[in-house]
Amino acid sequence: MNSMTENRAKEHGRNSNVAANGDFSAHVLTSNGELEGSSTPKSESPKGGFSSPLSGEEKRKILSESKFQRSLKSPILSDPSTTLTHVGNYKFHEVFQLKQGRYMDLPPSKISEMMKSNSLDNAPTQSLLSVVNSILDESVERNNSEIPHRVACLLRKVVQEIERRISTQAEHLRTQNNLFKAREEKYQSRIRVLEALAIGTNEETENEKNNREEKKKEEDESLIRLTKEKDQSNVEILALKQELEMTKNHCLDLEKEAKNCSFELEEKLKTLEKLYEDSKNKVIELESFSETKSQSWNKKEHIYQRFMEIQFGAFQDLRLSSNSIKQEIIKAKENYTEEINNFGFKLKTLANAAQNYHSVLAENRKIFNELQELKGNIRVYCRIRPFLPGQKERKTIIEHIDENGELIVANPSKPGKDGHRLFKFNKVFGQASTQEDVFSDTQPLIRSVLDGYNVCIFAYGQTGSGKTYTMTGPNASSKENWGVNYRALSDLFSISQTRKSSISYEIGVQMIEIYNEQVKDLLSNDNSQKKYPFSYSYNNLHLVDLAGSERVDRSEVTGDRLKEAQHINKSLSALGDVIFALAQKSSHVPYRNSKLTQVLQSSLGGQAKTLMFVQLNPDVISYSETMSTLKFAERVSGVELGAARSNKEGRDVRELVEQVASLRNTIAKKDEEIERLQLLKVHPGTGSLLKYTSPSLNRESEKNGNNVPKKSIRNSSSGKSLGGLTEKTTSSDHDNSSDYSDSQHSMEHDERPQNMSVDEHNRDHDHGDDHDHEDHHGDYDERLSDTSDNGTSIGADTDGSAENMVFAQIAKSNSSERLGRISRPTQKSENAKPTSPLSKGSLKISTSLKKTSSVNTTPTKSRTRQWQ
Ligand SMILES: Nc1ncnc2c1ncn2[C@@H]1O[C@H](COP(=O)(O)OP(=O)(O)OP(=O)(O)O)[C@@H](O)[C@H]1O
Repeated sequence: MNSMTENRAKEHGRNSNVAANGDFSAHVLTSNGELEGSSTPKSESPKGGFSSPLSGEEKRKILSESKFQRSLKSPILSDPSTTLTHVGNYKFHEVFQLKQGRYMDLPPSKISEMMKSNSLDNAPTQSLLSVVNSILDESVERNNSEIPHRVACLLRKVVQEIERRISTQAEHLRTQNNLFKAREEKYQSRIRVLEALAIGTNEETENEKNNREEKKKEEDESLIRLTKEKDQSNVEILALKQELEMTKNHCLDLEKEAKNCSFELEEKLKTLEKLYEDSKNKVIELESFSETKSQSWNKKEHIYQRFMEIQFGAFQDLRLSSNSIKQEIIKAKENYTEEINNFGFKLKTLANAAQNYHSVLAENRKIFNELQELKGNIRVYCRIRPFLPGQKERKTIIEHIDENGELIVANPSKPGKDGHRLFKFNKVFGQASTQEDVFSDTQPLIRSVLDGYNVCIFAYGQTGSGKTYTMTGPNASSKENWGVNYRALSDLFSISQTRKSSISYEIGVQMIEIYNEQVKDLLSNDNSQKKYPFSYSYNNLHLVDLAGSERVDRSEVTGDRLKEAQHINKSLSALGDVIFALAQKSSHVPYRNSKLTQVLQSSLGGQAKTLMFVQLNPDVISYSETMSTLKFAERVSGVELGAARSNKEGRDVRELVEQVASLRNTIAKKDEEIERLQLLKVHPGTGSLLKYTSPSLNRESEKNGNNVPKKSIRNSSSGKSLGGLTEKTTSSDHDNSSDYSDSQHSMEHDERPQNMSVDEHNRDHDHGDDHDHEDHHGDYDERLSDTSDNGTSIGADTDGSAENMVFAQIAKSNSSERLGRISRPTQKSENAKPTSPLSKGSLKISTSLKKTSSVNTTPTKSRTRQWQ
């Protein structure tokens, strides 16, 4: 019993750490929670091995100790530090309680020491639990739930120890419970024995009885006390049971937790092992990589060394070549100096050449103009209007357009080739042609104004065929849309700007309108019909936008509109007639039939360059109108007026003509004188002058081959009179004059004062004529020069040979005193007749049935000099 108790005490002491003072006490709990008994070696009963019942004081002490032990065991309630102060021989705290630092940071040796079975065996459970708690706390604190392997091992060991102890304690409690039960039975039997003894000793003495009663009383009291204590013990056992249950649960939780922890730890261990494996592999890889790297670096080092060697070699080469380059540079410098000298020399030559450039330029211009002249005077460009928006489905009559100016039109009522008609013009612009395309072919003509030519450009075509589009453009706001008018002016202005350093141009613009045969100045503020302000020495560019070419009977209008249409028709018919006459090389060109032809006379007369835009509407419904337009254009394109002449040439010729005229007068006078002398010789004594012979008569005589002045100059080819001193213009000749009035300007020579020369007479006559019509025309010089009905004209049909003859006469004669008196210029036109109107070089006419822009450019003296 003693040894058993000792063992139990030892066990208990190991568990509770309260056996250090040798006053060992054991507490046995019955299964129902009652305290069965307690024994100590000192109080063991001598009888039958049963110990005497413990005094109340002793029991309370044992109970209080038991409570204390339980409180020490409880990891929740106990304070490990206080507990450890009671542990005698073992300084567990030194092993398990860290004063500072963490378990995780403990060295493996320390942990191994802690894990020694002896240490764990001796360590109080509370310490072990606190170790577990601390490790778990640390793990929780660290947040990564990672527990180092060694700590995990320690934890496992500690948990195992705790498990072992818990199971031992449970076993111990079961044994104690049995012990308590056995003791209780023992006490019961003692009580029963004592009761039997009490009954059996009734006959004993009263003292004994009393003693026994006292004893019994005491025993009863003791029984009562014991019962009370038993009740108390039962309560405590119950509490202990509950506590045990709680501890059990707690242990189970801990067990679970420990299991989880160990599972996690195992997992982590595995992961760590894997990581370790990976790290190992990586280390191997890194090692091999570093090996490769080091090899490559070695290689690079080798290459670098090699490169350095090559560089060094190259550097040596460079040094050599630098020296040789230096030498070359010195040489090049010498060459350069030499070349600079040569260059200077060449530059001088170039400067000289540049000085000749202007003369070459002038020469080129001359050649260009000659080329233009060779092409003929009236050029015809045909432009086909595209279908307007909404007309896309319309059928076109345009079959073919050729780059060479050929145009084939298809008759919609005659399918097949029979219905095709070919026209040929200088140029045909298709529907896709732009304003720029059109202008690029027109520009050279416009520029020739600056070279001293008169230029006339007009657009002809039926209403809506695009005349205004071509001449003005649909919208002036966009340069792209600009028509010929804007582009021409812009071009002239820009050229005058470019040349301003060498030539100064004076440019004026005039706009007139011919409406119902009345000329109207559109730029005049007071709406009065002004004279053309230019003297008329200007070169002129006429830009004409004609009215629609369709016939009046088709337009079916009445009243004012009818009148207007009739005028238009009349003008266009007159234009057609003039052109027809020119094409036929007719001796009579009816310029005077309309204002239009009158004002365009200079442009159509052979001295100006003329361009006609024939505008076409491609729509099938306009076929007949288009055909008549095309036929008209065809006739115009057939007109060959001969070479155009610049005003400068005109002036030269005019001067020559004046000289020739003067010469003629002299010759005529001489002839007259000879005739008079001859008459005097034949009829001596008459002593009077012959009556002045009328030019008409003279002409008749001329026609009959009689009375031709012997010394008159004749055109060798035509046989017509060049002198024409006595020639009189017939009434039909008036039609050919450029006189814009409807009145006749002829004057019989017999109306001329005897002492007035023919030319003087003509001039006066012309002046008078102009006065009559200056409101419309106002060009006095023009009157003078254009009057062809005075019989004073020479050289109107003078060809080169005749001119040569005249020039020869001029050279011989000294008739300069007559210069300026005859102002009619010569004309080289083949079809021009002696009586045809001649335009003065400086003539400028601006006209249009609708609107006409007229641009005049006057070269300055310097420019004039350049031309000369
Ligand atoms: N080449 C073209 N490209 C585009 N549209 C054009 C072209 N030619 C003419 N048109 C258009 O056709 C229409 C008639 O043109 P425009 O007024 O110029 O004709 P027109 O012959 O001057 O007529 P009118 O005799 O009545 O003055 C206008 O709307 C014009 O914009």
